[in-house]
Amino acid sequence: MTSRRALVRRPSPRLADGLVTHIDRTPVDAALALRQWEVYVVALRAHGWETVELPPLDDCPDGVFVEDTMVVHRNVAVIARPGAEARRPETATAEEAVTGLGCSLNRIREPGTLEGGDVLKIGDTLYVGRGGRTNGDGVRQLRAALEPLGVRVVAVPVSKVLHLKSAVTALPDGTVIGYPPLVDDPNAFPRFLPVPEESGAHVVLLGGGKLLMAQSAPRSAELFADLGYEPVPVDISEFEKMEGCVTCLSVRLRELYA
Ligand SMILES: NC(=O)NCCC[C@H](N)C(=O)O
Repeated sequence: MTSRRALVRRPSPRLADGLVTHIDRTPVDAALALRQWEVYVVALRAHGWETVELPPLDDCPDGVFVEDTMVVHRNVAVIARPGAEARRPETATAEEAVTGLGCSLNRIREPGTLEGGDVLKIGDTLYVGRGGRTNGDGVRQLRAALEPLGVRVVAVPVSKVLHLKSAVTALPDGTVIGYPPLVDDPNAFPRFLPVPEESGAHVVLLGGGKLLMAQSAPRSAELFADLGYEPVPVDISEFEKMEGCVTCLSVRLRELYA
């Protein structure tokens, strides 16, 4: 029997000290961030996800962006080796958590780098963003770990945003969605639908056609509703200021055999 679990990590009080690369740094309200994170977690639970909280890492300002620590396919976890050195201390506790859930482990090793935010899973295809925090060795190691399990690993360019999933995610039918000015190559994907806002490109598939997405993308939400989906908006303004989005605040384990 498969379960739906989501790994999360509460934000550090030092969130404002996290990395920003493609946007200007603006003041972050850590107390508001904590409230927004709590609402995000409640939204996951309300839609049938069991949340598993990783130990807090107050000295890792970006630790809340837990998606970047791993890639999970069924019961196999590939522990990331973040391209950002400052984020490497986050992986040890993530590794312990997935081991505790019964996953077998692989690790991206030096000189490879890979962050989970660069990996978009559509069925048995993993699109991997190459160019920012993930290098060619990281892609090669991910391929070696997962292709024997029937996964196809397709590298795609990323140069305009932090991670592949900052540029594109996918609707439940596999259509890739993205805000065109930030997508390097829309033709890399079999079906591409442009959305009118940057944060409209980020959806978490909650199940049953429900899409968890940022409140800051109302026109994209309208577009998805018009396509028969049900947007579930959450305010994540404080995480957006740190270049985060709805996807990176959790690792969804959809096909874990419990
Ligand atoms: N997967 C993601 O989109 N992660 C966001 C990480 C943001 C963080 N400030 C970083 O630069 O690493």
